[in-house]
Amino acid sequence: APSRRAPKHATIVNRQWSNATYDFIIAGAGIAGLTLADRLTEDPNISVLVIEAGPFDWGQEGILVPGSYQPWWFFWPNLVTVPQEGLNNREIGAIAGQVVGGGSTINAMVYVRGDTSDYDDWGSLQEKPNMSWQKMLPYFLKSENFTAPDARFAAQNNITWNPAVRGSSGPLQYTYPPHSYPGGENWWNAANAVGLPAVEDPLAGNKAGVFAMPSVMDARTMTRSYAKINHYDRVSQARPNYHILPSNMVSRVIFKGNCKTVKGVEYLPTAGGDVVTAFATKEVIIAAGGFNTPKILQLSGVGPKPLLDKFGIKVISNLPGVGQNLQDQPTLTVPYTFTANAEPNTDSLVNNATYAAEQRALYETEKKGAFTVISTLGTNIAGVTLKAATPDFLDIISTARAANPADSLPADVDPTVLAGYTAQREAILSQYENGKSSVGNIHWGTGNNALVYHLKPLSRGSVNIVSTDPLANPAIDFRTATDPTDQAVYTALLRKNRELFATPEMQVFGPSEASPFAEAQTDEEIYALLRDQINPSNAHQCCTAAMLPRSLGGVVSAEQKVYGVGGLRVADISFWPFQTGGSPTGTMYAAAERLADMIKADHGISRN
Ligand SMILES: Cc1cc2nc3c(=O)[nH]c(=O)nc-3n(C[C@H](O)[C@H](O)[C@H](O)COP(=O)(O)OP(=O)(O)OC[C@H]3O[C@@H](n4cnc5c(N)ncnc54)[C@H](O)[C@@H]3O)c2cc1C
Repeated sequence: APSRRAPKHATIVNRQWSNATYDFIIAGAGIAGLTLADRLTEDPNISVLVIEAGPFDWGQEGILVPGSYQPWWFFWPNLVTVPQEGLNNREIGAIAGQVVGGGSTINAMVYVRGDTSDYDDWGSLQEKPNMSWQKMLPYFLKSENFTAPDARFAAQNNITWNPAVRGSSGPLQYTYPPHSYPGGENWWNAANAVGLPAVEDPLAGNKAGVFAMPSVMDARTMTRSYAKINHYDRVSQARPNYHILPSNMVSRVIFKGNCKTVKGVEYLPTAGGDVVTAFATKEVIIAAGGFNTPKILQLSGVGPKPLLDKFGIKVISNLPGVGQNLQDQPTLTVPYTFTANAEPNTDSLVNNATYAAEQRALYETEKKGAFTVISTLGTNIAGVTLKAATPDFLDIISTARAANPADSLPADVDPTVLAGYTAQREAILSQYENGKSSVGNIHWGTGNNALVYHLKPLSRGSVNIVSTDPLANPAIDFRTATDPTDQAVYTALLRKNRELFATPEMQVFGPSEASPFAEAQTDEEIYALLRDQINPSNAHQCCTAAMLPRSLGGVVSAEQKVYGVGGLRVADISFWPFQTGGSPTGTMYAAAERLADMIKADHGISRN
């Protein structure tokens, strides 16, 4: 392991911040938190304090070098679900980043936007629709800087893109790893053979089909590009108005007397210690991720009244939706054995020391080779619509439409939360029907596992506090696969993966699904397998403080202002109404850029 040397920023002492006053205080230095802090402090007259539960990373190889990926350095400790009723009551570890940069510091660097239908549908659910693909696109472009791969390499590896949807001057760097494994070409051709055509550009608002995965790394160094570098290191030397306090947890938001306007926050060292206060003259912005944002709100008296009453927390704003509507993109790892797999493949870095040493040398000298690829994945992936997954897709949809949405939620669900679920469920079922929106991804890195992801489940869970201790983790209940539609969709996706592996292109490798997958053939056997094997999370937990009208169980308005209080917004992935067909990173950077403009407009702060 790399040696632990003190990060240069760790000079901040907790006491110095006690009773300090800032214009804005941001809880959580993840993608949203740091993007906002950067944009707000562009005005030298605006002061921002970001309080972050985790430390600064110290540039360790497992964070920076894709092929040496070691995300566990900064996993949030002891996150585990309650027994999952749809998954044989398994209690399953959940993952979130606890580090400056949040998920961006440890994520798998996959960079794929959602579909046009996602942002359009988010907008159509609002009272004042101000969200759509067209409204997001300028912010995608503002947030990012795409470096094109070598033209010959791109042509050889089916890498295509549309420059009109690729940003060229933003802080987030991304490119394509200059490496491919031989088996990847067979898999690509097999995908084409089973009706998954090549996608011209997966970032253009429709990613159904097969494509090479863009990766958030700096093409100059082939190292991770993440929020700490893009939105703090890049500007911090010149910004005395931009402060980060690491290794401290916001415990709650505090309000002025009875007027329900934000006054500031209380916080304490993550390792435990005294609670102190910092004051915000303009706004407090919660950006603590899908598990911790609802926890902070609930501890602050913003949440479902019955839950707050249970813990004797004074109700500031009774919002039944806080902590409800939890969603993720469940994953299924399908193990294979091969009689003649192509080599090298994604397992070779681990299994073949000579190859690993060669590739390491190639990375050091030319910034090429297997170390430019995140070690847990390959380079190609396919987005799958429900129509592409199964000819029975209309039956699945009509069965889901015939069901009572209330049956998918706990019996004591608040009526507004149920109304919101009913509305978003119909939007998602329309996406299942349209033949364009991806409901799943399938991926084969070229090693001993394929991955099948469900991107748009109908099951909904919750995140609720279990005590008033600010250091205690909340109860995480994904309720994965409690809606029977999800089992049917997952079964179709697994069968699509099987169809792909049954093509002559893949059969040359002699693949066989390993036990217990091989034995599961009938619908009932596959359902039983899924209950035993699904991982409820891809660390994409979202939607627990949803941007929806209050009558639909919403927590924040279309401007991401928390209902019923003044001066409080939610910036992180918790604000999403439902999952996109992409991976979250791109949407989070762009959404935070968009929110920064809204906040600046509200406060008359100058805009770049
Ligand atoms: C291991 C892993 C792999 C992933 N792979 C991918 C991928 O390949 N592609 C992709 O697009 N997405 C991926 N994701 C998901 C993506 O990184 C997240 O969805 C994204 O970072 C969410 O951004 P955010 O701003 O909402 O919150 P985050 O980036 O999660 O930031 C929240 C921050 O708030 C801090 N915090 C929490 N509570 C408190 C508190 N009380 N006080 C102060 N600070 C607090 C946390 O420590 C964290 O730093 C992955 C995530 C993980 C963890």
